[in-house]
Amino acid sequence: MFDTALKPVHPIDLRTYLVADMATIGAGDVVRIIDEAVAGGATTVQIRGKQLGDAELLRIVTAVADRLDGRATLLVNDRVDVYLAAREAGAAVHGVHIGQSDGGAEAVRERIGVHAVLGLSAAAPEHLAEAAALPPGVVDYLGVGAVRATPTKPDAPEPLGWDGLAHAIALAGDLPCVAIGGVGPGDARDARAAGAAGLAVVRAICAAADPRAAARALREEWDRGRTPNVLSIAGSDPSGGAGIQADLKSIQATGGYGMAAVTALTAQNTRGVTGVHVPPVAFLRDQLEALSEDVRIDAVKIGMLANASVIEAVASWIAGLASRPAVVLDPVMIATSGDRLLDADASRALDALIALADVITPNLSELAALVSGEVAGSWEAALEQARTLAARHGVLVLAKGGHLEGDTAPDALVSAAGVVASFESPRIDTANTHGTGCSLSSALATIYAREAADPVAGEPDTDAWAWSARLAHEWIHGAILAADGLDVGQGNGPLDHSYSARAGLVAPRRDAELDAWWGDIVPIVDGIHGDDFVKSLGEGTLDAARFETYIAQDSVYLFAYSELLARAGELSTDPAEKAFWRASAEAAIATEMELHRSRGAGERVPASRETARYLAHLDRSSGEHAVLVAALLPCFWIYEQVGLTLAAKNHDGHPFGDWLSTYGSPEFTESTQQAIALVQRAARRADDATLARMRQAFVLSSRHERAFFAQA
Ligand SMILES: Nc1ncnc2c1ncn2[C@@H]1O[C@H](COP(=O)(O)OP(=O)(O)OP(=O)(O)O)[C@@H](O)[C@H]1O
Ligand SMILES: Cc1ncc(CO)c(N)n1
Ligand SMILES: [Mg+2]
Repeated sequence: MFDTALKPVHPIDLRTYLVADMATIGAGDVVRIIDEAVAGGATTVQIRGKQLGDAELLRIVTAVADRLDGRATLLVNDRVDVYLAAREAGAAVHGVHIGQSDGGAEAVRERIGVHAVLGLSAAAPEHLAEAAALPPGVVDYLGVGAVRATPTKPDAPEPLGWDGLAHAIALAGDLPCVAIGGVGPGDARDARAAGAAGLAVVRAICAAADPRAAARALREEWDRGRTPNVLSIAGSDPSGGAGIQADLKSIQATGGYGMAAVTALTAQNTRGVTGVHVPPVAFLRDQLEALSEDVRIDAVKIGMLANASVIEAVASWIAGLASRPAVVLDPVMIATSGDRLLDADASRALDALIALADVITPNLSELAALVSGEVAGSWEAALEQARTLAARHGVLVLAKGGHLEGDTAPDALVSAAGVVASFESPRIDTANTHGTGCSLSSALATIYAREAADPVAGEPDTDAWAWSARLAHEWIHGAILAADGLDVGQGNGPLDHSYSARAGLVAPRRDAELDAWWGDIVPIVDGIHGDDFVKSLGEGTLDAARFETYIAQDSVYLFAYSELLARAGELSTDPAEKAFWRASAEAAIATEMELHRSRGAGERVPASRETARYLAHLDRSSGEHAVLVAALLPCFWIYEQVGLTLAAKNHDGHPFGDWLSTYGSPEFTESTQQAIALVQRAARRADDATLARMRQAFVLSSRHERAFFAQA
């Protein structure tokens, strides 16, 4: 029965649309390629298998559906029967995409019912006009093209070009259109300008060496249009290094659209502040109202506030907003030069504003002032003050060690419970740090707004802030490093906000960490795929004795591995996470017992050299939660990837059929996704040294995985 829960939300997400063409992909690779593409950001996948028989296509569609499990909209090209059969079998497949010659949209809609997705290809003006004239609800979207000539459709009519596409999309009325035909990441802007809702590609992903990276490139280019709107409420620094000027530059550099409402004007240069003018506070209210009446505001960074009435105006404006943006408050009190930027009597008013903030970013002297204490002489003392402040106001505090002595410049995100994440960079020997605090807080607000637009399911907000703070810290470090290259003034000069753009760097992304780890092990994983044992296992030609040896060692491994999974559960402090590792430990030992029984319950064999070494490495990693989970991950992730390839080769009567099916199962994929998410979370909270240890443990485990397969 078709489960209406599978019905995707309309309108469907066409941003990054993969046409998985079975003439381009081999049947053995299809699940992996589609999975990678979706992991990279593909939003909709259409499986096209014109040359395949129904049974074969059905098998592929079902395997892909099981794998994706609703993470992207999944459609079948042309073959309504195959779609209906897959749906009948309970697969998470959402609809069909048909061409002009496939029996008419209305007839297909009759067959698939109202909940299914129906897409239609159209290029000629008369087809577009026909589609636009259909009753609502018959067709959900149109595939329009070819924009350019392509080898996948050599018989296609004259390509449309961008003007032709715009014209065609205009004819389609309010039906969303995805542009197809020779398009790639570089076309996002043109396609959007022509009115398209996304880009559809075949070879750009299917034939790519790295389908995940290819999908990500497409999606990122498309999403560039979803830039967060970030507002700075701060003072003006005419020298451009601090205040709203620094904020706007930082917001732009880290991927936001910058706006600024001015609280105060300073007369200032790199040597200091010579005057402050605070315009009537009513005019600040006018500025803020003008914005909130018109513009969606994703994040707010608050800087210089000058006096208590400005603070109150900002606080009441934020409190009255219909939807609360992310708020980062940089409690500016005294400039680097020593000049006061906030009246001494305004501190109390600040409390009300702090309560509305998500994160506050005091430097050492501001931190001391906010807890009415002495300026911390050590980083430990600063962290303790930050914890006190966080507890008092229920906010996160980004403590900054820029003004400490020492070889490093530490920052830490602190909650009432203590340090959430810490980031440390070598201290840069430069006097050009004017506006670092302004720039860091704006970058933090922007990166958070950008990341929060694409949240990781179930991720606590604190983790998203921790991760954003890490990226902001890395970005500011680069801007300080580049500062001496500028020549602005004779005092403490500004940072170079544009260094990242000039270097052609994309503002950093959240998933970069685990992607980089996977990048480390790609050659290792390739080696496993090419391993003789793995290949002959898939082909079913493996010698039974070799399989036996392998299974015996797998038993030995699982026995100890189960204990280590349980240990990860013990070390974890989160109940859901504990439950996951414990359940995995039980599953591992249950599998071990099953294997043992299947081998006739004889004597358990001793560990081989390879198995013993792998286990020793895991054992050595088991002292620290973050490192242990990183070390355990390859056994999920690599096994799952190898398992999927093997499962694709499974068939009735395969000599190792039962075994192959376990590792290609949706349950194992689900566990792997959870393990990845948990490690990702640990990585986001880790300090730099721990992060390095995690990555090392992960890579080393992957090498052991390879040796483990190779021993058989
Ligand atoms: N010399 C340095 N080398 C490396 N990083 C630094 C240096 N000075 C400051 N930072 C970094 O710059 C950021 C701002 O920290 P800082 O403590 O200077 O804030 P601040 O005093 O509020 O800045 P501002 O003077 O702009 O108000 C932090 O991430 C800090 O680690
Ligand atoms: C306008 C302004 N805001 C903040 C600071 C803090 O650096 C500054 N120097 N000037
Ligand atoms: Mg500051």
